[in-house]
Amino acid sequence: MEVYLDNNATTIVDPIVYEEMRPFFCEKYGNPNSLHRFGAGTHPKMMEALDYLYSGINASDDDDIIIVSNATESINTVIKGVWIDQILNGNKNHIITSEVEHPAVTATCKFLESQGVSVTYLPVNENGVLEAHTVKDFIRDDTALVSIMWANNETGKLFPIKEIGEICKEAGVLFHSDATQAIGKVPVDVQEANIDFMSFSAHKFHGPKGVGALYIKKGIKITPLLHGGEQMGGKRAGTVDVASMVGMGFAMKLAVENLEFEATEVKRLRDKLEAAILEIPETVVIGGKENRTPNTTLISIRGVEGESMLWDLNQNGVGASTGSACASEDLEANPVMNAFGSDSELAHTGVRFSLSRFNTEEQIDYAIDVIKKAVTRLRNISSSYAYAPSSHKCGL
Ligand SMILES: Cc1ncc(COP(=O)(O)O)c(CN[C@@H](CS)C(=O)O)c1O
Repeated sequence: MEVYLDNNATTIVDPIVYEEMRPFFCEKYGNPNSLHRFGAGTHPKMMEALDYLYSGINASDDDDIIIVSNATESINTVIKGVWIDQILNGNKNHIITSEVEHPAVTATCKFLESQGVSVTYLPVNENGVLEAHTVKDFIRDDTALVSIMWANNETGKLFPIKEIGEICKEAGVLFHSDATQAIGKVPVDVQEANIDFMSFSAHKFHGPKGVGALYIKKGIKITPLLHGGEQMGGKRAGTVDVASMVGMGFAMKLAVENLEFEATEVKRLRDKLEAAILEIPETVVIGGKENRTPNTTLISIRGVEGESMLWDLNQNGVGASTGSACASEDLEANPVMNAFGSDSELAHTGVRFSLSRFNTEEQIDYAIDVIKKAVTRLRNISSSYAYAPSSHKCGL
């Protein structure tokens, strides 16, 4: 049996989405910017896709949603656009983000630091969540942007976006949220959250890889990352991937329709998997169980290297990860777990399981059996692990 439990890395394209995309490869293949019928033939479904995207995040008609290649491009567009407009050509020189953002945010901020920008990386609490008041404590007169993720990709922890939005609005500071791991898992309402910019990727909610979006609140201008065409009103040059845009729109429609299923059935299967793993001695959910996306659990299994666990699971058909896929190559301690203050040994033992609406009870039952056998096998061959009941307190 094969069980895919790495949906925070990427998801299967919903077959319904795939069918919506198919006509735009060999039938309606015109360039949407062409004036002839071949180009105009793409417009109805593109407009429908935009409608689904706008309603999916409760954007108002006067807001902008720019189609980009992925969340990484969306995030770079915001951070570098604000840098150009507010810092290079303005009187600001400070950006606030958090220690547990995705590298698309932290690496871009590190680049800006190399260009002389001051960046504050806010710490998270023992549960891996940023407390809204810390944003207020660090906003300065020269703060150009606050960028905080809606949900963490490794722990699933949800951040106080509404409160942070209110703080930024009151301070007159632009607020960006990376909602890549929130769309399709929890309700996302940009108007309620007082958000100025928001980023997401379609392949996180059963849409195609290689397409994402940047939400820009009405009235906000930002220098584009890409120049050289009038697509997206000049806000993102380059011919639009029509099939992917249509796919992302329809995936958003289905994601919103399935939020209740995520909150009930997907959560039930996640909780079942998690509870079974926690029956194993010296295991702990990193960040705790509260206030999370319904599909994610990051579990530390003392005495079992994360990479060894992944190899063993993979040999038995189960796909998971030790944290974000983009960091899976390096054997460094998990930065998110480090941010929690976990000890270095623990920071190498995290395994992330992230489910989707396509997982079944039978798959979870099989995965539980495989995981328990893998832990026993790996602990038995471990030179450093010896179960001592007195050390059962598996704190961070
Ligand atoms: C919060 C967050 N923000 C941005 C990205 C980047 O998405 P792209 O479509 O690759 O551009 C991701 C993708 N995180 C995957 C791959 S690293 C994970 O395994 O956690 C993310 O989780």
